[in-house]
Amino acid sequence: MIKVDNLRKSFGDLEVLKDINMHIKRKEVVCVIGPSGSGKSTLLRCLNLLEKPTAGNVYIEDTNITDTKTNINKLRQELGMVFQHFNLFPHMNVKENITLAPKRLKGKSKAEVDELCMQLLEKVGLTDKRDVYPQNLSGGQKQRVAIARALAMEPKIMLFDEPTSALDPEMVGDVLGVMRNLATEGMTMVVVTHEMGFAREVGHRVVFMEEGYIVEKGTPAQIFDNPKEQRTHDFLSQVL
Ligand SMILES: Nc1ncnc2c1ncn2[C@@H]1O[C@H](COP(=O)(O)OP(=O)(O)OP(=O)(O)O)[C@@H](O)[C@H]1O
Repeated sequence: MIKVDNLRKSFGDLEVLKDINMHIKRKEVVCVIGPSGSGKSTLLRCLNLLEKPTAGNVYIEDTNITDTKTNINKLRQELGMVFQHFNLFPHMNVKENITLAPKRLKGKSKAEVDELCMQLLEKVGLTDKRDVYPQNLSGGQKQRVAIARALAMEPKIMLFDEPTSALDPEMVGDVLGVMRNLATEGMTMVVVTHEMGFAREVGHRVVFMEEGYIVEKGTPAQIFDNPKEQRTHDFLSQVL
């Protein structure tokens, strides 16, 4: 479903991604872990062209998205993205935040959009917040709205960039719970995360990155219980 071939990304002289190769299958949940600055977010951002790779190719299904002819709007519709800092529109209520893009992009009727909005709010456990503005939501609620907004596009793949890092600890579980449900429903997901419990329990595969390289990838059991590389072992002993 996603194939990353010899991907490189530099910012000026700083080479942030160095020869990344990955293959993500449909319905797979891949968790990307690693120290701060190792290139995890940049990798994720290259998957939907928020960053343009310096070299290499990224295929989504059979389309090489690094091709200059890629329709970026269509690509972003297929790849829902959830950021660390929610990025909700402050002047729009929850419903407006969620329904803005599908209305614009898909031309659904108002009734269909309303129905979709309520279904999505149910999925993220926020049916009572439909008319509330972001400033009156907790961080965890904002993040769940952000997930609903991404799902409104009916994406084939969801990309999560440290979705719980900015949250108070008591909010983390609700957001991870929504993500866990999505995984159970068979959503293909790439999750950059510092939540090792989530990576171990929900991830089908775990990718450990350091200094722009994929050091090791494998099942959660392989990575967490029996890492092959000393660097993976050292990282995990620090964070666990
Ligand atoms: N737009 C940019 N311009 C210049 N340097 C950048 C840019 N984006 C990222 N970098 C640099 O690329 C490196 C990797 O950053 P990235 O955010 O991908 O790491 P990360 O593993 O996601 O880190 P964290 O866990 O702290 O979010 C860092 O050194 C960062 O400063």
